[in-house]
Amino acid sequence: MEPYISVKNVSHVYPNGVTAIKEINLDIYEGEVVAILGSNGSGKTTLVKHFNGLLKPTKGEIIVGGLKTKKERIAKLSSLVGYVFQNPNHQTFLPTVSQELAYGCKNLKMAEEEIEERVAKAVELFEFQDILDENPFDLNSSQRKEVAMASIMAISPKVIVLDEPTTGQDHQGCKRILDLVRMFKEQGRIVVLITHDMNLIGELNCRTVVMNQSQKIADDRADRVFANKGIMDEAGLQPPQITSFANEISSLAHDRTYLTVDQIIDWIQTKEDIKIGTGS
Ligand SMILES: Nc1ncnc2c1ncn2[C@@H]1O[C@H](COP(=O)(O)OP(=O)(O)OP(=O)(O)O)[C@@H](O)[C@H]1O
Repeated sequence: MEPYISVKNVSHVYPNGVTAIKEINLDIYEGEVVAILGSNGSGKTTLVKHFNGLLKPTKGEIIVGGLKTKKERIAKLSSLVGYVFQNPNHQTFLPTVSQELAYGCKNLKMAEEEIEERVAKAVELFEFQDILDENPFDLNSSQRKEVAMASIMAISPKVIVLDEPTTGQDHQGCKRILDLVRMFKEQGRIVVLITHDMNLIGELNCRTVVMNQSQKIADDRADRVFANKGIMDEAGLQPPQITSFANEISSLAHDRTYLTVDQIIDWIQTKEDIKIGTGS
């Protein structure tokens, strides 16, 4: 199978001379969820902004859906790669939620009927029925973020980039994001997550790319990355708390990495002398 996104030996140097990413190679296939991890300034955003042509490589090349990004217009690439920014204020600017939801589709010059259908689907998915006439800036930050996400999803891009999707979200919001990521994957799309939320990555146990000082230093499934102390220390990362906790329990099987509370509960249930949910 051909990769949908192919990053070939890509470096990016900003006009001020900062080399933000250095000789990155990365192939991403349909149906993959890829988390990009790394400390602040390691180059995650710079890398991902190349996928929809917001940035062009200084060296190397990127191919998305068979198109060389260097030669394509951002408008064309935006129909393939939707980018949901970390801060919804950078993405929402119209006076009502319904206008906001239709904006991306209108920009891509879709037919009115098609736009209506797509917006209706987004409204249903995000349960926006009661807020369609509200100004996005009157909503709470969690809802505003969902509006930004829904307007990108209405475009129905093959790739969706979510930059820190769970930041500022309440528990329900985080759960909804997890469900949306899974739904996107099932639809054969690609989800690229830039996140510091280790619990989210643990729940997904997805492919995880680790950036450090402009370079890619790991590319493996999350449980294997979290178990690699050398990589985690080098990148200044901590696994989910539940993984650290599991690592401290010597009687747990140590041939695997525990990523979620449910996995620990499953283990506890195999122990006859420990009871769960009895309060004793
Ligand atoms: N527009 C810009 N002009 C100059 N340098 C930049 C620009 N944007 C980012 N950089 C620099 O490029 C490097 C990588 O930044 P980038 O934002 O890609 O990292 P990041 O891993 O996404 O960080 P964060 O987690 O803080 O968002 C940093 O040294 C940053 O200061």
